[in-house]
Amino acid sequence: MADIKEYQLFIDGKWITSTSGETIDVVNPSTEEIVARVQNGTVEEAQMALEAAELAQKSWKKLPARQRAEILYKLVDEIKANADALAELLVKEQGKLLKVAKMEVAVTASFIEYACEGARRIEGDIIPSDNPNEQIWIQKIPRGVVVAITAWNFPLALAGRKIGPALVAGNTVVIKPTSETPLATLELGNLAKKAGLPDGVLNILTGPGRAMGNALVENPITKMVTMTGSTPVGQQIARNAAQNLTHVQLELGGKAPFIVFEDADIDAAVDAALHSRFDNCGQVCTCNERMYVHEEIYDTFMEKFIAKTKALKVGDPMMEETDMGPKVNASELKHMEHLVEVSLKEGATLATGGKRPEGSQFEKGYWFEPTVLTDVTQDMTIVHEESFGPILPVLKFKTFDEVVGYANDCEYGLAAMVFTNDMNTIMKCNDELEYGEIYVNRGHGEQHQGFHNGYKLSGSGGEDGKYGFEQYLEKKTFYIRHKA
Ligand SMILES: NC(=O)C1=CN([C@@H]2O[C@H](COP(=O)(O)OP(=O)(O)OC[C@H]3O[C@@H](n4cnc5c(N)ncnc54)[C@H](OP(=O)(O)O)[C@@H]3O)[C@@H](O)[C@H]2O)C=CC1
Ligand SMILES: O=C(O)[C@@H](O)[C@@H]1OC[C@H](O)[C@H]1O
Repeated sequence: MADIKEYQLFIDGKWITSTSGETIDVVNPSTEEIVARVQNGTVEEAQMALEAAELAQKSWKKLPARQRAEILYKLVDEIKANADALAELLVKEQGKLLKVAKMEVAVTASFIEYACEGARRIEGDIIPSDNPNEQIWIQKIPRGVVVAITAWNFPLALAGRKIGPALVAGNTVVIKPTSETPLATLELGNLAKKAGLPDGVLNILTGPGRAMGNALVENPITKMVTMTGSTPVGQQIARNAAQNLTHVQLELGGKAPFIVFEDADIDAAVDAALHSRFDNCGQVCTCNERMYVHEEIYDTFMEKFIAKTKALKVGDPMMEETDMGPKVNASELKHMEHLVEVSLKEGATLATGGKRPEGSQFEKGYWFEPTVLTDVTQDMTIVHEESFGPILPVLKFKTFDEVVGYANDCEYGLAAMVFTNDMNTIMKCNDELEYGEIYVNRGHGEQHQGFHNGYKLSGSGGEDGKYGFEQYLEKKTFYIRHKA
């Protein structure tokens, strides 16, 4: 077997092997083969990285923001120049389709480009005082050292989404990618060096979140934690950060409702519902997690939707014709099997899918068929528990108030999707749906200039756009009196 690459920790511009002497295997979800190994970093190495970031930030923050952006534009160039290699690494570590991995690399670059465009828009205020001969200045300043913690579904894009604004704002970063999919993020270390990022400005650590993550979050050097992941872990991070009152920004779980009203464009709604559930094997935070179809169009809609679901090609994510790859790991696959089992016990009907696909090519790997459940009722587990995978429960509804009640009957509040051509219905959905992000007559998919903001247990603070950029800035107020 070819030598398995062992990645190191990236601290203060240098690659170092952890003193733990332990490594973590990164497994290919399509084949269960080991792709590479990464360091199981120690608490001491977390301290080293934070101290390097703290020292580097003293000079990094003094650079004009435009100069910081010019260095990050060079990082963007390096990402684009290495797009194919990064995309293939994402396929190997996460199992996403090559075409989706290429999109992820492009999105990573554009997240950072968008942040760079904000370099000349870090604006404060000058406010007249009630006192004579006095002005009030409110200045926007960087927070200091930012710890970024990312999930496994779009690991590189989530890294770019955080590194971009954090560094343009004048902070420095210690990023800990998930142990499931750390490789493409680790490659950013080499690219940052080539781009001329000063040592210590970006540091990349690996190790299990409960140890390495905790150490980073609880350290007083850390002035902000930005995390994307599950709600239980986000809650733990918030608790751990509370001891230093560290600013926390959380992008967490979701259970997006997809509502198809009786006047919807059925074909458009079918296509959007399909992609918003099964893209990236259903592993997108804004995915269509539960679908409500008006009873008048239910039969017509479901005939088309089931046919298209059955036609989805599951298989090798490297192949252009593949529509869906595997789940990311064995425990996620078990979660799919468990959710189907519970749903059937609770009275749902399996309209299609529900198990590992048949065929020798699926004997290894974490494969699961695109699955649709019907005869679902609002009280069932599958309507409330996030699947974050290719399982879609479908319910009928009669009235607007009924479906909005169903949609809001949820502990999450990240995204919702609505199909209708009636402006009155659209405006009422905007008023009454308790979600931070609502897509009307299209499937999911944020834009950088928007605001990716979860209500309830879907997060706090939000990211992207000008409001997300603001998260990485602190404010300082001056009261300046001058002689009359
Ligand atoms: N709102 C959004 O934009 C998104 C939300 N998600 C959500 O993420 C989940 C799937 O991602 P997944 O990676 O499994 O999420 P997890 O919450 O399991 O892990 C997220 C990150 O947190 C780290 N971590 C775990 N425990 C701690 C801790 N105590 N302190 C600090 N860090 C810790 C993990 O490290 P390690 O894995 O190494 O232990 C990982 O890097 C889903 O619920 C999905 O909804 C996913 C993408 C986007
Ligand atoms: O995190 C997610 O699942 C989404 O926000 C996803 O991440 C990066 C892409 O731009 C988004 O679709």
